[in-house]
Amino acid sequence: MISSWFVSDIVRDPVSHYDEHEVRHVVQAIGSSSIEKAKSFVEKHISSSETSTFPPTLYASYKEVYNDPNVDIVYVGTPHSLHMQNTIDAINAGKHMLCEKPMAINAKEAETMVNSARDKGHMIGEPRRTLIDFGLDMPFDKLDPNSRSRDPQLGAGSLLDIRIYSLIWASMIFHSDLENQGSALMLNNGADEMAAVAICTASDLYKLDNEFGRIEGTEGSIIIYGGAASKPSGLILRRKGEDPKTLDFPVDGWGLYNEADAVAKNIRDVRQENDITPLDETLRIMRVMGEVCKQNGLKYSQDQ
Ligand SMILES: NC(=O)C1=CN([C@@H]2O[C@H](COP(=O)(O)OP(=O)(O)OC[C@H]3O[C@@H](n4cnc5c(N)ncnc54)[C@H](OP(=O)(O)O)[C@@H]3O)[C@@H](O)[C@H]2O)C=CC1
Ligand SMILES: O=C1OC[C@@H](O)[C@H](O)[C@H]1O
Repeated sequence: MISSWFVSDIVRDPVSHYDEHEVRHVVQAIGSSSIEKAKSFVEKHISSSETSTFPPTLYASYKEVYNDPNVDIVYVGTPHSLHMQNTIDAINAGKHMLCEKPMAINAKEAETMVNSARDKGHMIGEPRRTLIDFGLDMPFDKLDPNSRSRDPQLGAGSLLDIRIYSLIWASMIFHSDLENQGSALMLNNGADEMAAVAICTASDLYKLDNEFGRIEGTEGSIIIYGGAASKPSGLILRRKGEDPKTLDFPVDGWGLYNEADAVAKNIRDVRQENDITPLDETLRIMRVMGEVCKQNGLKYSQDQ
């Protein structure tokens, strides 16, 4: 799913969003489980005017993408349990990396990835455009048990899938107070359908229309609305004693070009990691999520 949003976003003219003149992205190659799937992916998600100028090379394996000398950077949009392997394989083949959230299943895997990226001098990023109570309307009983959103073997559960967003927001606001919070997970067949960490909650069970997030403070509250935690498009700001204010930030496409633009500039400027979301911050969030799992007896096979 997300890879289709990503490619359709990055082939948009960068000038159309934020008047971005500094970068231009080309989808040089697609790696998939089959050529047929790769072909249909390109047909559906990249315009023919783009493919006639820059036809992507299609591969029936990910490895061939890593070994393609025309590829500068690899984007990983696979289920959580594959992020570490895919990333390390690409780094070993000499590629820059942009890996989907969560970077890995646990902090140990994420550390291995970061060490590998730092050793090889390559940059590794984790796309997170949004950064305390987040909800989705994806009750487990309605999901395909084999999907990556439901199967613990693929890293399913609200902690890794959306808790990460609320932790990032919480981290931005309460930086030093994030560790050592009390937490609770509501487990359903080996994965957490709801996750609460003292200062923030996230749930796969409830979401009110297009409002997915709420931050409460002493002086008021902020409601965050939009398609999902990954695509916020506005805020309702309520200050004590004042009328609510709505601030709209419409997003062109899916907004995924932001991370693509950021990594392109990092590569151009020979920066190994992003200033706004440094790797140590990603590792910190992974460790906090690991602590929540430990407090609640949630173990992925990768934790054994
Ligand atoms: N930032 C954001 O806005 C969002 C981020 N995400 C993140 O993106 C990542 C991918 O999510 P999503 O796109 O929903 O994933 P999907 O379930 O749609 O899987 C993506 C692709 O992974 C490949 N794949 C490789 N191995 C497996 C396997 N064992 N089971 C299923 N698929 C496999 C398949 O491609 P193929 O057969 O072609 O190789 C599949 O089409 C996750 O990390 C998720 O958290 C998801 C949604 C939004
Ligand atoms: O924003 C999102 O919404 C749906 C989730 O499954 C996804 O992984 C997440 O990033």
